[in-house]
Amino acid sequence: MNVLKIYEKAPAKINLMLDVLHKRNDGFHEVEMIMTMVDLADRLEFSELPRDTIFISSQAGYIPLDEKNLAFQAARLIKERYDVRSGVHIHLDKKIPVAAGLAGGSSDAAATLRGLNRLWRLNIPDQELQELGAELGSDVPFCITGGTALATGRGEKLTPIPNPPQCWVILAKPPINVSTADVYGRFRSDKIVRHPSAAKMEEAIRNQSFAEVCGQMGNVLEDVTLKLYPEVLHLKEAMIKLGADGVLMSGSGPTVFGLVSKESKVARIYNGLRGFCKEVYAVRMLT
Ligand SMILES: C[C@](O)(CO)[C@H](O)COP(=O)(O)OP(=O)(O)OC[C@H]1O[C@@H](n2ccc(N)nc2=O)[C@H](O)[C@@H]1O
Ligand SMILES: Nc1ncnc2c1ncn2[C@@H]1O[C@H](COP(=O)(O)OP(=O)(O)OP(=O)(O)O)[C@@H](O)[C@H]1O
Repeated sequence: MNVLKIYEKAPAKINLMLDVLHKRNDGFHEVEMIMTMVDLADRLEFSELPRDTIFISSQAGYIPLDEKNLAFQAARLIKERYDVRSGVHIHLDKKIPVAAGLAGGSSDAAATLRGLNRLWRLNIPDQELQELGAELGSDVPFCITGGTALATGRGEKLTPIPNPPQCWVILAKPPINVSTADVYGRFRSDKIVRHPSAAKMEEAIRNQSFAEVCGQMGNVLEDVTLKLYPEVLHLKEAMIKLGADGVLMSGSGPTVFGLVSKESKVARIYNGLRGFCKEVYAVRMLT
């Protein structure tokens, strides 16, 4: 019997700017972020199963393969909501570092919603997939369509904007685990001296000015994570010293990324970071 197999790519996201406006009554924070995707991706393979079950496997030994996996949760949600009685085996080829601030799990969840929509021929429009995704996590709706977007609300209200000018992105993840809930929990808006501007970042992108984009980068969550984990601050300083054009922490951290326009600089920055940080990636912006 021929088993139907389909594939989806789940790219990592970076936050070019992230501002937190205030804490809401539901415990989430109202944010303004501009997010885009980079060419560092997990690959998901979906195969039909004869039994009505969800089975997750992965080459990575360090992620949960049960109902704690966001891909499992996405599959269960779409099955329940659309009353699907078929089973699926999802194989996750993990490339995105875990708990890194790069939305690895969220992108896997989004890829699962897209993949199962195709595998089971459900014809769910993207907007409905995004609404489903919002039930799984704040970054999931953006990961459904990707591209570049302004995200507001708790991150689920999306306005697409053009892609930033193409460049290299160097990502470095220190060997620490950062809890997103903990970082938001410790955030105090009255301590923030300079808020990054979504409007100015959007304008920089619309102007396709790489220098302006670098100038408008900012993430207020750095105020929490850099104090809690000085190694993230050191990584940022090292990347600036090595010559990256714009350097920022992604999401709640701990990954730090540097934007670099000249290819000739990439190897030097990469090798300089590899001297003291094991997880370093040099990739292109996904445009
Ligand atoms: C830091 C970012 O990754 C930036 O893109 C996102 O804002 C967080 O997205 P995420 O990991 O998908 O977050 P979720 O899984 O929805 O939420 C994890 C926890 O982070 C906190 N949280 C998250 C998003 C938000 N706008 N306000 C919050 O306070 C909440 O305590 C929540 O329980
Ligand atoms: N498919 C998955 N891939 C990676 N982690 C997963 C997955 N499913 C569940 N997890 C769990 O989710 C937690 C967060 O992992 P993830 O890589 O999504 O974090 P993140 O990059 O910080 O996300 P975000 O940027 O959205 O906050 C980890 O503790 C991990 O064990």
